[in-house]
Amino acid sequence: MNLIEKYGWTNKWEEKMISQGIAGRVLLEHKNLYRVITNEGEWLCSLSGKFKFDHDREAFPAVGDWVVLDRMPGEEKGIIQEVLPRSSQFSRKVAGMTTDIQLIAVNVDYVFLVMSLNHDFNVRRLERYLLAAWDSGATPIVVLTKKDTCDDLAYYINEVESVAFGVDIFTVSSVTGEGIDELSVLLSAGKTGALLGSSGVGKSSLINALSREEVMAVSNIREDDSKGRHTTTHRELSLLPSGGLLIDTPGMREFQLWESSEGVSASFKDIEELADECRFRDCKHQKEPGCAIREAITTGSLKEERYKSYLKLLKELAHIERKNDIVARKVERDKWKQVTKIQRSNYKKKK
Ligand SMILES: Nc1nc2c(ncn2[C@@H]2O[C@H](COP(=O)(O)OP(=O)(O)OP(=O)(O)O)[C@@H](O)[C@H]2O)c(=O)[nH]1
Ligand SMILES: [Zn+2]
Repeated sequence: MNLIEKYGWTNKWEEKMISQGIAGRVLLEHKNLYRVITNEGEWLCSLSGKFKFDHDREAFPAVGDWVVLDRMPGEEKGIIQEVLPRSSQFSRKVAGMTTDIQLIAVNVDYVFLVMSLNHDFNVRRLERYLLAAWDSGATPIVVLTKKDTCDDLAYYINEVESVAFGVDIFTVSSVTGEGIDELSVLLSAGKTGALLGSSGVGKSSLINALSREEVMAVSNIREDDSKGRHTTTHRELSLLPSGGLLIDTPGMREFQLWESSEGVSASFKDIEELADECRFRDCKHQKEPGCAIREAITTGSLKEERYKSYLKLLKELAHIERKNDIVARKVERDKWKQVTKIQRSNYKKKK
C-alpha cells in the first residue's frame, strides 16, 4: 500500500522526496522524538542537529507536518532534516515565556467545532472557536452532536447561523449514526480534520463513529508519559478507513483564545461592516447620532448579546496583548541583569 498516496501525498513534494530523501507525515511528537508515517511504514525519528540552533519553536516539526527524512542505515528509524511548508497551523503561547509559540497541530484542512445539542450548547463559546479557526487557516465546520437527544433542532441551527456566517453545519448522532456518513465525506483521502470542543460533547464518540472500528491504531505516545496528566488516554491521530486523518491532541482539546485580531474581523464581519456605516468614523457606538450599531440593536437586526460578546472579546485580546508585553519586557530585563552580572564579575576578576 502506498501510504503517502493514500493519506494525501501531493505531487508538490514528489521532487523533494526524490532529490532529498524520504518524505513522511508527523503523527505524534513527544520530547523531540517524532513518529512519522512514510511510504515504508511508521518510523521513530529524531531531529537533525541543525534544528538545535534554531530557537524559533515554529521551525520545529509538529503533528500534521510533512517532513523530509534521512534513513538510519538498517533501521526503521530516521532523522528529520526539513519541515515542508504548512497550509494551516494551530499554535499557542507557552505559559510564562515571551514570544515562544507552541504548535499544536498543522496542515489541518477542516477544524470541527464540536458542540452538543443540549444544555452544553453555547453560542458565545462558538464565537471563540470561530475566532481560533479563522486564525489558523483551516476551514471551520460546525458539528452539533447528540442529535438523538434534541427535539428543537431549528432553534440550535438558528443560533449557529446567527454567528457562523457561511460555515457548514452538520448535525450528527454517534448513537444512531445519523449524519455520520455526510460528515465523513469531507474526510476523504488526504484530508485532515481536527476537533475543537469542550469535555463531554462527544468528540471521542464521534471519532469512533467516523472510524467504524476499522481505524488503524496509531500508537499513543501518552501511554508512556509518566506524568499521566490525562486520565483518559485516547488516540491523538486517527487514520480513517477513507484515507482521511483526524487530529485530536490534548492541546487541541485545551485550546484557548490568545491573540487573534484577524480572527475578530472574520468572525464579527457583521459588526465591523455596521461600524463602517456609522456617521462618525470614531464612533464609540454609545450615544452618538447616526450610529449604525445602536440602530441595528434597536431594530433587532443585531442582538445585543452578540455585540457585548464582541466588546468582551476585544477587551480580552487587548488584555492578553498587554500581558504578553509585560512578560516580554521582564524577560528582556532579566537577560540584561544576567549580562551585567557577568560583566561585573569579569571586572572583579580583572581587578
Ligand atoms: N445520546 C447521545 N450521547 C452521546 C452521543 N455522543 C456521545 N454521547 C455521550 O456523551 C458522553 C461524552 O462523550 P465522549 O465522546 O466521551 O465526549 P468527549 O468530548 O470525548 O469528552 P472528553 O473526553 O471529556 O473531552 C458519553 O457518555 C457518551 O456516551 C450521542 O450522539 N448521543
Ligand atoms: Zn456607532
